[in-house]
Amino acid sequence: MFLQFSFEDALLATLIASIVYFTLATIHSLYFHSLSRFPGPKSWAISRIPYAYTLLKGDLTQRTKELHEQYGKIVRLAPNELSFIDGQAWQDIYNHHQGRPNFSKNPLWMAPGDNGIHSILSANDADHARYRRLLAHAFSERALREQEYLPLAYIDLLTRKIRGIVSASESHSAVVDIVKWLNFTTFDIVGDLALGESFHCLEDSNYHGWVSILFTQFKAAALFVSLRFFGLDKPLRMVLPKSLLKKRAEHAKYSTDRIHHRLNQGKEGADAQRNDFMTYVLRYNDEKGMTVPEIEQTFRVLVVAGAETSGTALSGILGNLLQSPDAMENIVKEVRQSFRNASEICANRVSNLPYLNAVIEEGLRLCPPVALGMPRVVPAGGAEVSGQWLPGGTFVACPGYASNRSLLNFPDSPSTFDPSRWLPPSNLSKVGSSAFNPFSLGPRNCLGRNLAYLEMRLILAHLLWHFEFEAEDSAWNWEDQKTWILWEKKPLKVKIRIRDG
Ligand code: HEM
Repeated sequence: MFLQFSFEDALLATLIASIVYFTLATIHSLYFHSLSRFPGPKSWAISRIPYAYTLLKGDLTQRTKELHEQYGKIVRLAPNELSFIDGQAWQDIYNHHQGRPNFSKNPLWMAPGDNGIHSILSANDADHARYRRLLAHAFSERALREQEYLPLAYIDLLTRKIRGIVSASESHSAVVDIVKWLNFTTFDIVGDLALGESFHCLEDSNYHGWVSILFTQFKAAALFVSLRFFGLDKPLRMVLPKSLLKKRAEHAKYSTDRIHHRLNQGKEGADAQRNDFMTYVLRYNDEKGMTVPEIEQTFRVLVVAGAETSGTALSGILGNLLQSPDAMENIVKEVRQSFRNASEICANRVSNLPYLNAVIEEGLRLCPPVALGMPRVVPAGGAEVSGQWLPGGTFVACPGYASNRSLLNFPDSPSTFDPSRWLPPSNLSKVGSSAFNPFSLGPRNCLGRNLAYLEMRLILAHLLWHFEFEAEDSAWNWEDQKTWILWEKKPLKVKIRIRDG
């Protein structure tokens, strides 16, 4: 005799099985999972959904900070993910470990390009070491000295353009969105260094098409990462409108074409005097170096990693200066007393201005361009992070924004813009400095750190030497912005006058 099941019976059985499964999974996640001892919201501990939804909304940076304020230095952000904000965790997760494997990049975040090739950001450790050895030549002290003329030329163009706008106004002052102009400058500089030609944003007083759709790409990347947690990214790709995929391919093609154009010009480039990134890569590349597709993928990333980040840092620094009259007065005084002419402002000399450098550190602290935790995976066999033993495969990260604004690291008004905390006699405490890593640390730290400092110092010094700035929008607030991988910056309206004398 066969038992007869109706459709309703099957549905009921499936429902009951699902409820039992989710109840058991929830109990396991909350009480028996290897991460169940760590604090965090229960809804986040039992499911990846709250994390993915917050990432999609662009709120993960702020939410992670709030969760650390509520739960302390370690927070469980998902069933298999922990977030840390103490200096020891930064060391444990990102630095080299003698005789032990490094924490690898999280593959859910680090997909290869559409051609299947990885850039320096996403390559595995062995490939990464090969890429990095070659690229290091393009970021050495010597290369930086030889390249300084390029940022200086664009900074000169920036000041001439702003001077032109101000001079054209009858009131001898003009209101501009300075975020745009800072971004124009950093994209033109890095475009020229990486692709052999600038984006001409400054010249055109407008974003180049390639740059203007970049943020759509970050949002798309956040969407893909959120779906990848549930294995749904591939189905989405299949149903994406063809027009979107075409736009994406065109975007990649523009940079690929530029890179090939530059490669064809050889070491010296178009003018035999050029010292851009490709000069060094072509000078030192050999069979242990990088292939052309690897160069394509990595040079595209260089533009994004180099330009968007520096533009963000400068926007955050200037925005905070505009709201801190004392700090603005101090930095303007230092810059103007140090240089009689703008032509004297060079990399060597700006690196020795203590207040300027303190302002930059403080800006990077409050507005770190890489604000989310850089996702890593605990190596097989497990490892200790911040004194806690974690099983292999656990997802971990240290979010810069939450670390830099935590009372645990900066007990003295962590959300206040106060450059003096970096200067004697206060100087930063050991706790604060070990948790402050805007360029990350270890083998995969920022390769462009010195170039970034050079650009930030030179751009700020030149702007403050030439112009007087006044906030137009007193409601400007960095915290109101969202992040989709990187910050989506709001306009920052400033009134600019040419300085007297
Ligand atoms: C204020 C500006 C900048 C900040 C805050 C910054 C921050 C960072 C951080 C945190 C990382 C590590 C990412 C990770 O582990 O996933 C990184 C990597 C990187 N950055 Fe920067 N960056 C800045 C500017 C630049 C510039 C100007 C360049 C070059 C044009 C650059 C090139 C790179 C490269 C190539 C990597 C990958 C390094 C590797 O994996 O070996 N960055 N950056």
